[in-house]
Amino acid sequence: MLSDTGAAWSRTEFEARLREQGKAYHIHHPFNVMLNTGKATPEQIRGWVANRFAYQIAIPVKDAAVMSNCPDREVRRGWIQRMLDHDGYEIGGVKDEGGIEAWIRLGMATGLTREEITDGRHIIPAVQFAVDAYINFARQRPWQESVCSSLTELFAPEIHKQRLATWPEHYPWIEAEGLQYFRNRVTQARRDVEQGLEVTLGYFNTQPLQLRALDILKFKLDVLWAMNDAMATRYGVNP
Ligand SMILES: O=C(O)c1cc(C(=O)O)c2c(n1)C(=O)C(=O)c1cc(C(=O)O)[nH]c1-2
Repeated sequence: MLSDTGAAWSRTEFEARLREQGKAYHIHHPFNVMLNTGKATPEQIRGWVANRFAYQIAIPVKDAAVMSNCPDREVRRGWIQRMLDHDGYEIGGVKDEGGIEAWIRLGMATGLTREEITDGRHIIPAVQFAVDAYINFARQRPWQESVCSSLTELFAPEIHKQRLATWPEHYPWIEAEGLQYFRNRVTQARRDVEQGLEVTLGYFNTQPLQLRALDILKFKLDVLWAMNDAMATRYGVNP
């Protein structure tokens, strides 16, 4: 049971309050429901992938902003993994192409060319505005708030698993290797969440701060929701 007495919530209760916000996750947006129930046309899927590219390339820029505001070496040591996950790396002969490249491959598996993904020609202005709001938040706010804003990832493994479960059946025309991005993210997101929760549950330790954390998570949920609103307006939502 969640109580509301004005005192700080326990870590367990605070985490439950954060998780409760998942009801506003974009997994429930009509545009996403359409994508994951097999009702989207190839054009709508391509539109989504091409627009989400704006988010994909923003994530490591956002993470660099978090690091630039963070004086704690231990936190930075953990956080840098996120940039490697998305940008890829080649260290000591070990190479990983990274999530941005995996996303481009997803786009190519849906029939887009590399060029039309990376030059951003399909990106809707309102999607870019929403993405920029997230980057600007991370540039301007204390790093602990930015860490909290990443916690929409609490709900991300479910949406990736949903795609992996439904896309091959509904969209057999998408080459299967294209879905590798989603496979990678299921584990990466779980690890990110562990780190993000550790910081958030520790730092937001009075009720006013905990309420602030809920507001921050709401802001980030809104970023994702607004992106979907913009795509629904541009590409339509089929009944
Ligand atoms: O496909 C999705 O619905 C989705 C959502 C989110 C999210 O909840 O912010 C992320 C991702 N994917 C993702 O792949 C990812 O790497 C990621 C990083 C972050 C972040 O805020 O740092 N969110 C997300």
